[in-house]
Amino acid sequence: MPLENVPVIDLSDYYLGTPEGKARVAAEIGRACRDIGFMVITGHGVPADLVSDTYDVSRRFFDLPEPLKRKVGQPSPDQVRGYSGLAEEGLSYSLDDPTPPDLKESFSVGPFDVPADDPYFTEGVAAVHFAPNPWPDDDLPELRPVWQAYFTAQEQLAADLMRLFALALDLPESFFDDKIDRHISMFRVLNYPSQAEEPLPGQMRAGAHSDYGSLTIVRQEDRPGGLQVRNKLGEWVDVPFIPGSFVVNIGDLMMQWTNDTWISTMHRVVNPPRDKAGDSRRISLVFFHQPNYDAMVTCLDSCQSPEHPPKYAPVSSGDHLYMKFTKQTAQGRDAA
Ligand SMILES: O=C(O)CCC(=O)C(=O)O
Ligand SMILES: [Fe+2]
Repeated sequence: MPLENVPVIDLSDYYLGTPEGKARVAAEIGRACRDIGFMVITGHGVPADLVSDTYDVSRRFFDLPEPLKRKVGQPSPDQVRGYSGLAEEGLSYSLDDPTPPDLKESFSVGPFDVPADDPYFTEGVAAVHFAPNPWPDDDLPELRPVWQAYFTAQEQLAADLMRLFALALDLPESFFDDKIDRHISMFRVLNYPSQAEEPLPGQMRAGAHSDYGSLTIVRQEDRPGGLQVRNKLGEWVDVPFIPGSFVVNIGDLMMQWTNDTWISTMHRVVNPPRDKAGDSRRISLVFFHQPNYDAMVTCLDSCQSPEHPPKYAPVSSGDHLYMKFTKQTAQGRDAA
């Protein structure tokens, strides 16, 4: 019987470091990735203070007057950086049946402190993946150091999860290490405001979509109108809220890497019920992990056999991401 709900997995045994402990956690993760593509993790070691500081400073950012937020607006459509305003994008645009734009605003940053004298980070296709970040240093100087510390903690957690993924896939624990050591991940904070007015038909906080990359780590708040996942039976199920936990899901790249053995699951953020909508603001902290732009996504040995040959041609992480974004933008233009 596949899991129909999102399981809660305690990582503590992995961090104990014994082979048995690691294998136990890896087995649970493997099952979650095969069955539902989502899990809630506890025992992850990310300090609670760092999370609450990130929430505090993020809330203050979204409370700034609109013109100040626009000062750090998205620099160009091909760079996912900076501030994007309410209902300016729709996650369901990447599907064939897009809905009206999402009732959220966001602020996104990519890798920082990138070496300026190393062509790997600056030349050719690298330039877009390592685009500079606009920071609100004039109006909210506290944000940058806190966000950078959060990004660094998430990068470490993602690396640990990739090690667990390797074990779950019968690969050496370090298999992914050199494929993610110059990753092109993105940290994005989402502000879903209270909804004084009723949304348009079909409009949501975040329309149904799957994520693009290797894995996503979400810190969510326990507020009306939250995250739902579509299970293998086609039912939308709520992701449980466990204080202090993170929600982790795999993205399309990981699904492709595993020859569709693991699933990148559709999810969405629903609107609050009308009687609670007036006080339903929700902020989530989302870390989209994406391997090095030149890491090749080639069907893993443990995910193929003569009966199950590779379904996809090898593709680099950077090209895979680029193709996902162009689809999203093109659909968005058609829908607008
Ligand atoms: O806000 C959330 O809980 C999840 C958002 C999400 O799925 C996304 O931005 O990809
Ligand atoms: Fe998502």
